Amino acid sequence: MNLETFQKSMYTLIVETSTNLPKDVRRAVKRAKERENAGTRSAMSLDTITTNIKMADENISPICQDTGMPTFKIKTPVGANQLHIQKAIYAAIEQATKDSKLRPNSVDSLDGSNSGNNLGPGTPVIKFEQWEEDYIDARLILKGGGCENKNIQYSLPCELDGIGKAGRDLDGIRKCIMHSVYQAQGQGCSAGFIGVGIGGDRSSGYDLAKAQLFRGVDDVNEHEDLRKLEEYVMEHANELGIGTMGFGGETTLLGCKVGVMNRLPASFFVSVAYNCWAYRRLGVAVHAETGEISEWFYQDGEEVSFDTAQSEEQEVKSESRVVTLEAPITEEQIRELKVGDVVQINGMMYTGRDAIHKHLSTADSAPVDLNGQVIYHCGPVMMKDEDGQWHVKAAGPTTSIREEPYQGDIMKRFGIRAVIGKGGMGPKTLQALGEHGGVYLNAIGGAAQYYADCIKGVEGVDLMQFGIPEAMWHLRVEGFTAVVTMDSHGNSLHKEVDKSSLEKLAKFKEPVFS
Ligand SMILES: O=C(O)C[C@H](O)C(=O)O
Ligand code: SF4
Repeated sequence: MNLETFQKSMYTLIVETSTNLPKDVRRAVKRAKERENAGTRSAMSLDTITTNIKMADENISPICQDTGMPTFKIKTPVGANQLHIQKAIYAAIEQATKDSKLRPNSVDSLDGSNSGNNLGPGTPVIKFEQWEEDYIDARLILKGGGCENKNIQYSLPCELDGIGKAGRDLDGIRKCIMHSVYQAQGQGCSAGFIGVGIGGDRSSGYDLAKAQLFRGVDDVNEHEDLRKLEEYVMEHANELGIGTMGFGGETTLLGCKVGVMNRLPASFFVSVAYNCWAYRRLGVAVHAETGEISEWFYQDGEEVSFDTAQSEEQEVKSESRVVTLEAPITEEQIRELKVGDVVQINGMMYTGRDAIHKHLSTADSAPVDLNGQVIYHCGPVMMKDEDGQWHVKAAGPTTSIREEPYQGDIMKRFGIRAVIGKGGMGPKTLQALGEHGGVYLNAIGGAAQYYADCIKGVEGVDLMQFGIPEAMWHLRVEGFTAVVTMDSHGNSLHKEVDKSSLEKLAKFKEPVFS
């Protein structure tokens, strides 16, 4: 095979997957948009999401800043050299990372160092299979870390919050799937897609679940029971009312695909792989001799364009109060904010995610004076130009709940007034917001191009030893928009949506498939 051409084909596959959402996914997002009432928080979020999808396409830049775990599924004709194929994929991954199409995302689990090129033990994942065809089938999924954290594996029988006992039968499986959607809330950037694996052992069960994510969104299960199960979940999961980003709303789930395999007599696993709306997976057929792409998968049907006229109309109809803030922010300004307000930030904000929070929790001082400042839970994709100036290529929020053990203390100790992230935070942070006078702002997860566009300059960076996603970037922004979802008066939209969706989950307790 012509390896140089094959490497180029893999590079194209990687760049397209990272920047161009497949048509089947676009159609699902479009359907969700049509269901949502104009002016609601969910409708406005979907608007941001579709604007972001378009921007990523036009800028040829990552849809979401989180490259996730690049996972390839490759089928090769008998006799193809898989070692050569692997080497070409590694080189293509390295090049795409250099070109800022992927964020350096491979981190040493013990010392926290970032390999910088997306290569390292276990990264990327490449799964080979042989087949009798004469061409190569190469598929790629970039599944982000936030939604990966919302995967869940059930061992039946079990007792589930809200929905009760799940036994070792189809109805027990149904309950697990409904529960999996509930437990993800908005943290995996809902509305999401789920792949479900029934049976296997703990690892093959998850593999089967993830394999379902390679099915087309519109495909129909050939297995009669599983088809009914998929249809049931698609019909009812949206009744949980979790909505886009967990803001409440009509659409919580965009796709559900279920696979089954045998199990051991003692084990009965139901494994669920949750994928965010930024469902980046594509595939190509590659000629085994020339290495050229001959066909793209998941791209059938007409172009799916998103109507921008509608977004302006929705903005007008929105009843949210819009407040503009510029740091340093006073306690008084923060105490005026209530859940539901829309905040537009101008001026400076500082990124801080896992490594920074751990660092600040024991540090005597912060690299910059954070009094009255805004912290953004974000690990951006960055590019340095020839003059040594940094540019933001993608910069959406990361899941905030991971900072729950640290956030409240850090806000109080350093005088931080606002944190921006996604998915909300827990009771400890809510209490600290009340005591100190702080606010939690929810940005739209995955909208990495939309937010990168609000960033007008990179004024500095600290703690680069933590790697690009984990460093503290000093960002100057204009019109950075987020919604107050936790305020200093004890209100949390996340707490409310969790409570109401748990109540709704209880409605699905009665047997359906018995
Ligand atoms: O790592 C990130 O930037 C985001 C992550 O995928 C998340 O959803 O929290
Ligand atoms: S930030 Fe959201 S959209 Fe991006 S990878 Fe994480 S879960 Fe997916």
